[in-house]
Amino acid sequence: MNPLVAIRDFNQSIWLDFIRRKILINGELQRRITHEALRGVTSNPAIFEKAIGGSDDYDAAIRSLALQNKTTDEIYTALAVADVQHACDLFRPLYDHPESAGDGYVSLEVSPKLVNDTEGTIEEGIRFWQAVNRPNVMIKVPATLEGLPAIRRLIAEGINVNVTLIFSLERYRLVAEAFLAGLEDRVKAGQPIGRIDSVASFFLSRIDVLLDPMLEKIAAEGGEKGALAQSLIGEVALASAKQAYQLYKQIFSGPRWEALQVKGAAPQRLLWASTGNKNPKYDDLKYVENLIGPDTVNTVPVETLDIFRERGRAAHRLEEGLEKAQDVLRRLPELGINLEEQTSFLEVDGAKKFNEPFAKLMDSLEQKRQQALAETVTEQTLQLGQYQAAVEDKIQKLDAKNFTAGFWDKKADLWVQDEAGQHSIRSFMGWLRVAETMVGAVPEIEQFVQEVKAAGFKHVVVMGMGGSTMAPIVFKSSFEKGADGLPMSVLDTTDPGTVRQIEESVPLADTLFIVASKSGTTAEPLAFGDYFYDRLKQLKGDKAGENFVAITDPGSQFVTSATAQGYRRIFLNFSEVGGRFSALSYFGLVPAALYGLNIGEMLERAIRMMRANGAYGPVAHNPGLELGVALGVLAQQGRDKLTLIVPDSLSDLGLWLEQLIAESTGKEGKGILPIAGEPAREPQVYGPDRVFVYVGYKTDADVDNRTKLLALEAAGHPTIRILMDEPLDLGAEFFRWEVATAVASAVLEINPFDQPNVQAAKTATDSLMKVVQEKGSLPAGDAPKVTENGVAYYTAATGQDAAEVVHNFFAQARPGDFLNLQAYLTESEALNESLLALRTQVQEQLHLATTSGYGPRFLHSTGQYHKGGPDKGLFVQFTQDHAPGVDLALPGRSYSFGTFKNAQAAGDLQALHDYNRRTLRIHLGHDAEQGLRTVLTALQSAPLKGRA
Ligand SMILES: O=C(CO)[C@@H](O)[C@H](O)[C@H](O)[C@H](O)COP(=O)(O)O
Ligand SMILES: O=C[C@H](O)COP(=O)(O)O
Repeated sequence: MNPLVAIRDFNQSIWLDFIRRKILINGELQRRITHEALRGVTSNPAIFEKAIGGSDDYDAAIRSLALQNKTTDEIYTALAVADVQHACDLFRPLYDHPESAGDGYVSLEVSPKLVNDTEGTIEEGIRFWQAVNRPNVMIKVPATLEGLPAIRRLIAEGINVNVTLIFSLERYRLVAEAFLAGLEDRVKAGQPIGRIDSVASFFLSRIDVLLDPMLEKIAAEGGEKGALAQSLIGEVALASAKQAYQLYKQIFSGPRWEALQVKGAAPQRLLWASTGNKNPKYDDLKYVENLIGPDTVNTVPVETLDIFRERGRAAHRLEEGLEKAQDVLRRLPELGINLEEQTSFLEVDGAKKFNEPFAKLMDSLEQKRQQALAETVTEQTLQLGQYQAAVEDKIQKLDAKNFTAGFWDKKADLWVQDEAGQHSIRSFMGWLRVAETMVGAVPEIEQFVQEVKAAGFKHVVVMGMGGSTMAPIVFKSSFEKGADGLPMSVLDTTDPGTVRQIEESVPLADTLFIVASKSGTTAEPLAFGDYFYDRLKQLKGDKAGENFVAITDPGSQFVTSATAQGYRRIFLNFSEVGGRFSALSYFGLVPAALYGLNIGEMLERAIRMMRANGAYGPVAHNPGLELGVALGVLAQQGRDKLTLIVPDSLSDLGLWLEQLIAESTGKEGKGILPIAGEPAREPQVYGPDRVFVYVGYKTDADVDNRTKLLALEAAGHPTIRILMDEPLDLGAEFFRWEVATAVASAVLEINPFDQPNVQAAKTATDSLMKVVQEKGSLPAGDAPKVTENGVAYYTAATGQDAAEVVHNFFAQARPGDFLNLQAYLTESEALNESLLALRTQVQEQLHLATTSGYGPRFLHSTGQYHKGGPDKGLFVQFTQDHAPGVDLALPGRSYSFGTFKNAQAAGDLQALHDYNRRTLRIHLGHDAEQGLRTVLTALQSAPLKGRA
């Protein structure tokens, strides 16, 4: 049997004298609890110095805390408390187990600076107890004379105490007395004393380290004293421990103790500390094997624990050789050694041994703090040309009403004047501080990632719509997968071809499916979840839930269903963080961490940006505010097409920005239209409705794009440049753009956090799905205007053939309009190329801005702007047939993914008609790629002519 497990037969508990974030996250501590019968953890200032000062594990958290204006002391406390809480949670099942009385504890020591300060110790002890907020934490207090009253007081307060730095029997007696008196104080005050646990930490190896050289010196002098000294070398520590144990038995018996015991008190157990051997002449297990005895604890360093596991022998040895032990202590004075004096020295030295590393740790934290504050954020350069004056004028007006402070203060009248709108604004501004909140969740997420990998998962599929999956899409295409990360796919379409592709490309049984839905009611993610859950049920039966994770808001009905289906984990997000503002919450960070990204670092950069956008100072000094005002004013001046130019490596950033900006600003007939995916061109193909934003990297020359940008600037177009150092800076960009979007919305006087017109498409889709459920299929729609080469054209525009219909449709285009291609198709490279060719034709010939999106993804993104924004859109919707071998049935429902998608397309078309938008639906038949080529030919048959 593993000796660590065998030791339990002798009723001794082994605790670990070590803590570090890494072992909490990588599963090592959990493994030791589960397989090595580990029953507690002790920490001390030296241990934290090693953990925090001696590794870079905590650096991202330190910088984040520094950026939150925390002092060095606060940073230390935050880090230590977080680790202790995490460890407490790992021990909680043990602590709660009825047979584990006294165990499952994690100790946190008060500052070593308080070693001679009774009141300071009490105050900090209570503060730590409250901060950790776990019943299984023990507050460590030194057994100095000043510490004794603090011990009594903390016990009387009902706080578990680990009394540290005990070296002598006399002091041990006083420690036990303080404990008993504390319990008695509670009894007098009529308070319960059950489950208040305490240990008295007797330090051992240090006694021999101090006394052995003295004894060796005397031994070297020879004679009778020399012989006696020789016989005492290496014996004093063990003798002290054995005597202490006899004292313990006396103290915790007899009438005084029994009176407390009947009221539920548990004895203050002796804990052997400083049990790592320091003398190479001794066996490494000297302070472990010799001290095994009932109702004791031994806290051992990692190395000693591992040696004991390999070759330790568990036996009750604590009460062997008691006479010899007495003799050792009795005869020391004969050698002129006063043990009382020596242990007093050890106490002072012990305090020093904690103070020095603590001071070193504080110095290194201070340095890291200063460094963090000195670092700056990615700059933005605004070249606004003729619009500069209007933007400055607006900035002045906003400064006059103290906009910066009001923004952080959620003064909703800065946006809208109606009460309901103001209420919605106030309740959706949680994103402003979510990065700070998430810093505390990083260890939890990282531990989850380790768990997932340890369970053998090989792939992750994130499933959801809009804001719930946009950030993972950006991560996947903007970052290389992290070295330790898992490959990731994102499913955000009901297109059966795409669902099938994903299903066929992943190892199903070893794939973790994340169903991400803030509301928990969105039809698409629920369908994805049902579909893959059914697949996994076929493979794993009742264990299917192991492969599923939910990210949703507290209280959503999805929490109930995910719980019932046995989901592996449910991450509860924050109701005050809206979907498109959720990149830096669990929605973005859980997938990012699984993909192997450094989420701590990403948050730190976000927090740095948050500071740069702080609540003080003029708008012009605040990058997000300044950007937002510029975008809002430009839109009001007709420059309402925010055209994004990015290097290939950032191509999907456009999807995220599209959703954020279009869904936030596109309402009440106003809005900023983000244009993503249009390759940069020469100035003459653009109308005067553009503002160009370049987001790239300092080190990527990206010559073609940047040269074009210069030409656009020279031609009088407003331009904005943001040059990042590396992809992790996206953490900061998320925040910058969220602020800018909220501020632009204030300039436009709209509520950025609602999406009133998205519902129109949903409602129309729902009615169509009702028909499907009642009649088995979608209602037959209108007849096409023309059908040519298997492609059918539906529109109000007239024409005898495809070319004429298409040309007449585009003849409705006015300057300042935009084209939107809506592809309810299975995404492919070939389709992307044809869609781009179509956009390019329209842009070149009509100088229109062009956008394109796959359906139903864009319904949760630009769909809001299409219906709620200005009536400037020409909408071309592409649909296709779903061959029986491609379409997929939805388990437990009477319809397939294909029918659902068709209903979404038809529903949105209906909504666009209801808003009197100009539409052309083109049904491409079975072969979408071929069908789209036919459309291109029709388009190219003659030059397009719009209205003047
Ligand atoms: O918590 C405790 C005792 O309660 C321990 O962490 C205790 O501080 C350590 O065992 C000692 O500081 C280690 O001492 P040493 O091995 O460096 O002599
Ligand atoms: O942008 C959000 C999408 O509409 C999805 O919403 P959800 O996260 O509530 O499912």
